[in-house]
Amino acid sequence: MLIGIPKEIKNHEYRIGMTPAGVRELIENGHEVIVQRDGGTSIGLTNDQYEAAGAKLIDTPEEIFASADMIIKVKEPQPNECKMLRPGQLLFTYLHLAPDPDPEQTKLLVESDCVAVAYETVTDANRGLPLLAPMSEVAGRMAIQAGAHALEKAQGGLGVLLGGVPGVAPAKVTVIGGGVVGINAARMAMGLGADVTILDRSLPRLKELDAQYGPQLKTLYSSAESVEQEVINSDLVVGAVLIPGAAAPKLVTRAMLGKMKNGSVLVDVAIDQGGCFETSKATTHQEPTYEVDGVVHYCVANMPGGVARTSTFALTNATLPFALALANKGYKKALKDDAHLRNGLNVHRGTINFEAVANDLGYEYVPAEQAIAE
Ligand SMILES: NC(=O)C1=CN([C@@H]2O[C@H](COP(=O)(O)OP(=O)(O)OC[C@H]3O[C@@H](n4cnc5c(N)ncnc54)[C@H](O)[C@@H]3O)[C@@H](O)[C@H]2O)C=CC1
Ligand SMILES: CC(=O)C(=O)O
Ligand SMILES: [Mg+2]
Repeated sequence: MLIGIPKEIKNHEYRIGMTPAGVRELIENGHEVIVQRDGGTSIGLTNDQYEAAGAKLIDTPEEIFASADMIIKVKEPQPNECKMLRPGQLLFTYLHLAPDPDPEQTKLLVESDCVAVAYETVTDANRGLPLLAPMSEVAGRMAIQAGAHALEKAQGGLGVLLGGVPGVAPAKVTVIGGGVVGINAARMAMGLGADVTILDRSLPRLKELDAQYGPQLKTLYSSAESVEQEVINSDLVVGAVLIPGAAAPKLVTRAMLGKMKNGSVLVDVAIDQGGCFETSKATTHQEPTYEVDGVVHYCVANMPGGVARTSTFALTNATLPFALALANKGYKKALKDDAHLRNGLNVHRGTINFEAVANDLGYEYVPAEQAIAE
């Protein structure tokens, strides 16, 4: 199969769909890979590295879309990328057609007659989302790095070092939500020596975290009362809740901010689902923080983009086995053999195969099994 990897064109997107090591695996499995020249240069993945891995460098996205059997990307195709997709061409990338509907992209994908498998709806045996998890791991870990920076005096923070020093107590860090983001944040905070509490409303999850991390990690059942008590006594609060398919609940209210120390910090990772603090509004890497009632807010909606090199490696590690299955078997057999990969099928030859997208945007829903049956 001829596999094409174009340079990402979304504003400030520096990741690329595959590392040189991933490209080499595809080639060792008998495929040809074409990569857009300078697609990874800005994150230190050089043209020479791609060529050494066996890829052929191509100057324009037009040439890649015109010839590849499968396109591997990172972000949802932008309108002029959608227009380059060809009938039957396989697209493997984040699409995000639900839960926040994207009628324009959906229409263009349907019109293109392509076959689009979305990273974010591929599932695993533990009811997880294995191609979303690496970005949650990145964001969770980064939340502590960002929070620690924001706590510095020059950034508007209280001037607190997370780990303290001998003779000075560590900072108090509260993480609301104990899923992938939450535990990665908690691990980083514990690693820096902070005093860490994690809240979740799933008792099985709290039991799991308690068993894994022991007394160094305090666990608390999440309620309005426990959230308020923890938040008002914290130096750093990380919002990491998710209710699948719904907007994040506003767990930290504006009234609570007045009871927090001036210069304490809120990092709302859940901002991409609307945020779990009442006072959150999305920010960018260029201007990541703002202040409300003396409390510093960090609400960057695309945190993994800030560490695009690490994120590219993490994404390739997760997508490569699925990309290999699609390329080695052809998409129909790969999707028939693996129900979890099949859950990734969103658009097939003009039909919508993800129920929430069909319902949200008024398309007929054609289940994936039916779409790939013949
Ligand atoms: N800003 C960014 O760049 C990024 C944001 N995210 C977002 O981070 C959020 C968390 O993602 P994951 O950790 O992967 O989800 P997850 O599903 O692994 O974990 C969410 C956790 O929240 C818990 N939860 C739900 N309601 C709660 C409540 N009222 N109180 C306490 N806990 C509650 C759930 O029980 C679950 O354990 C999502 O909104 C996700 O979209 C993820 C990656 C990057
Ligand atoms: C999850 C996603 O859309 C991203 O990492 O960009
Ligand atoms: Mg205050």
